[in-house]
Amino acid sequence: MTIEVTAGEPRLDALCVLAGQVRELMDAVALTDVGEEELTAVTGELSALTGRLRAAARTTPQPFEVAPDGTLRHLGNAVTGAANPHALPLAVERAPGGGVRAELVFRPLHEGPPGAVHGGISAMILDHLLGQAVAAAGLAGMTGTLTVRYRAPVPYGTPLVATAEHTRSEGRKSWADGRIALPDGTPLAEATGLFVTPAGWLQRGPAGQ
Ligand SMILES: CCCCCCCC/C=C\CCCCCCCC(=O)SCCNC(=O)CCNC(=O)[C@H](O)C(C)(C)COP(=O)(O)OP(=O)(O)OC[C@H]1O[C@@H](n2cnc3c(N)ncnc32)[C@H](O)[C@@H]1OP(=O)(O)O
Repeated sequence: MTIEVTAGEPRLDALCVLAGQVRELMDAVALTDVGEEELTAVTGELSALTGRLRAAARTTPQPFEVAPDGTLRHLGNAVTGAANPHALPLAVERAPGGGVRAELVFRPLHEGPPGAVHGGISAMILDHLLGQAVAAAGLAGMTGTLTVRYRAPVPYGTPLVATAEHTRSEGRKSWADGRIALPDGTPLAEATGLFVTPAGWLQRGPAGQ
């Protein structure tokens, strides 16, 4: 694992704008009702665009980076990465009372049961948020276990709040709790997870230093 100081911000900005456009494309695909002929025509145009992007492709993981403002970011992350079309992207901040929080709105793209968010998508968000709560406590680690209790269907298209906090640590093991809730605090999905700091990180640090 490496942490790089970013260079070439204008290109990264352009990449993030492209990723945002692809998110809009994915939403449009999930909802489109145009006819077969138009679907085939659009598919042809997209195929050409895909070829242009593949003209130069990286073969290494997107690294952790120190952004110009000094914060740590991972633009390729599937949950928070602005350059990853798969990401919401989730903007995680420190919660006033401790832990971390993020405001989020799921989209039809995240559908599981008709009209609700797929349970695996909720688990992915909780996994990341719990991991970030542990990291915020200075104990970054890899997910060892994650248990989710689905209390009520998670709706898409409506503002929700996700929160998480580090609860305890024993050696290299740390636990965190979190939840996705309605703005009034009603929990919809709750999670508890164990995160293990790999021994190598303690010797070298997560940056491999
Ligand atoms: C990515 C973080 C980067 C951080 C950088 C800093 C910036 C932070 C910013 C932003 C935070 C981002 C937050 C991200 C959140 C999402 C994270 C994910 O989705 S991670 C992907 C899914 N998880 C895996 O792929 C793990 C795969 N497994 C492994 O790599 C290893 O198994 C690992 C590291 C979990 C443990 O390996 P060992 O060799 O270090 O551990 P051993 O020595 O075997 O065990 C240590 C203790 O932990 C227990 N343990 C280990 N694994 C366990 C498990 N799966 N379940 C329960 N206990 C486990 C053992 O029983 C032992 O406990 P005893 O000391 O004996 O009490």
